Amino acid sequence: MLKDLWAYMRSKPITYGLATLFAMLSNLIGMVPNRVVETFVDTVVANQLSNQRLMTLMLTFLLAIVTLYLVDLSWVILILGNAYTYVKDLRHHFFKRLLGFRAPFYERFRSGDLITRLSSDMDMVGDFLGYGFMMVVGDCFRCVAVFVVMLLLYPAKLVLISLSPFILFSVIMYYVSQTFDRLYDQKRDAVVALNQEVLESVEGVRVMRAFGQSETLQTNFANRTQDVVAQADRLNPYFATFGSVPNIFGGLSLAISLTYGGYLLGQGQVTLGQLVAVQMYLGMFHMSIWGLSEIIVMYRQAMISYGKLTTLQTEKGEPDQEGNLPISQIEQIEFRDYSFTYPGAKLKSLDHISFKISKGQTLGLVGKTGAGKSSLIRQLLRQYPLSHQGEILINGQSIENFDLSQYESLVAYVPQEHILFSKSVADNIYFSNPQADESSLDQAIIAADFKKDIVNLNQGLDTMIGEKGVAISGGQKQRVSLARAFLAQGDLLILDDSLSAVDAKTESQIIDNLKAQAQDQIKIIVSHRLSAVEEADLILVLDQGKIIQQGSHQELISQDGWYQAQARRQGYLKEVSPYETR
Ligand SMILES: Nc1ncnc2c1ncn2[C@@H]1O[C@H](COP(=O)(O)OP(=O)(O)OP(=O)(O)O)[C@@H](O)[C@H]1O
Repeated sequence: MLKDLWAYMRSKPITYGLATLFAMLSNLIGMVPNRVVETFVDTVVANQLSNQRLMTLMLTFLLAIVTLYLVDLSWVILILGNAYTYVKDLRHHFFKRLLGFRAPFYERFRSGDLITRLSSDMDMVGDFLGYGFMMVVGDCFRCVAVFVVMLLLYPAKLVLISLSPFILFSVIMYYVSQTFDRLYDQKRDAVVALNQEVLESVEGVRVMRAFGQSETLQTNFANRTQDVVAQADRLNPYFATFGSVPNIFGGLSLAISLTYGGYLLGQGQVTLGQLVAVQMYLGMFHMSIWGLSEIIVMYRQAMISYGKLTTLQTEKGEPDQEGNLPISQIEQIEFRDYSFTYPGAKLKSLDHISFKISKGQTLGLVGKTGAGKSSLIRQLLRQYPLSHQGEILINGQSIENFDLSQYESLVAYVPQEHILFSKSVADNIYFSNPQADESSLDQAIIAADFKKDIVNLNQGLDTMIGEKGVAISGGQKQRVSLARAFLAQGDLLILDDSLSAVDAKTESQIIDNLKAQAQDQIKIIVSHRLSAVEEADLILVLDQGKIIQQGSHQELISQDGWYQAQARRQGYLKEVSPYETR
């Protein structure tokens, strides 16, 4: 962390150079009042205090503290302002990385963990850069400056003996901070678990209520908060140690200096003014040590937080080989003997899949639940690393050769679970194509058969839909997601079981609209209802990752097999197939 922060500070030489200069200046000016008091005391003891002398001393004192205030204000504003900018840049950087990560990453990192990393962990690093820099530069310089000035102005033996308790203090702090790291890490984990609990509870609150599990929810939450308290309780003595131990050693140092200084005063080796001034310098030294012990705490916390951010930095997010071949349209998709196994899984989810589909055609994907339909889609969406067992070709070239973001911009996708944002209905639809005009928006809404619903929304298209679209029905959410995909006008439209929440009439209306509107598109429709794929040019029936049947609706319906059995269940056929009885 220190190396990275140092590199950052070096990239802003003027800011940090000026701040360091001002910090040094501040510490030097901060010693002027001590010198004034020393002179004052010695002048009083020598009975030489005239009004003019008193006025000069007081004016010097006042000037010193006003200048000190102005200098401190300048460098503190400079440093803190810069720390906020640093955290802002860090957030942008990691947010961009998060957007680049694929599904396996999100399966490993929980949302609560990521929120903690992007919020409190980053703040902690920013605090260290801001307050930490202030303390390190200010307190370190003050320690050294006070030590040197004391050695120059006062008897070395008095200075060294007075400061000796701080050596023991450093040793104790070193050992205490070792345990602190471990406990702080545990407390952070407890906070992550609490964040996760809150997220899941808010998302699942309706399900929990429906199952009468509100109390369980409360108990879980209470347990998580109790964990945080327990971890904090274990950590508090260490915080207290960092805060109070410097006071003990500071007090010890003062006591030693008074005792030994009193002895030297009796011997005539120091003046009373010098003895008073030494106490004031020791006070400054003590303040610096106290500040430095605070900075140790902050440093330890920032180190742990930075470690968490570094993990995100070293995580491999992008698909294995990001190609750079430009792509402006998708004309053909081909799976050539392609197999895929999820990372860590034993069984193949796609097993020797081969098919080809071209511009203007529709592919239907059907099959039992867990057959591999969504897995096939996820491969096309590049959500998982390619297996390299077989090939996926786009326009005759391996999919991994293409520039990913260009390829993605040609794909319009409606996932199984509709994700809507806390924005208006219109904004949710415009999301896929913010430049689209109103007439395109209208067409997309008509195609998704959502027009008739708008009148029922209290503010029409401007109706805000809460997190995950709580204010509208499941079928409406699905059609908002569809309209969003239609507005994207991509070359490839993928509907992953996206018509499940609409009735049969609406479904057939949407399918007709689709056919009429985007004739050049390649469409892939995953569905449990055969009516959604009935008019597809090619239908694949999947089972355990394999294609067990393929053809058009008419071909499949006349073949003995899963499709025919489904057709009968869904009212297409009357007679019983032998497949159904197996
Ligand atoms: N992220 C994952 N990690 C490991 N295995 C997975 C993952 N996602 C799916 N699978 C497995 O891959 C197989 C195919 O799942 P997939 O989601 O593709 O089925 P599906 O045909 O879309 O099912 P459904 O119709 O229920 O949506 C299943 O055995 C499933 O358990």
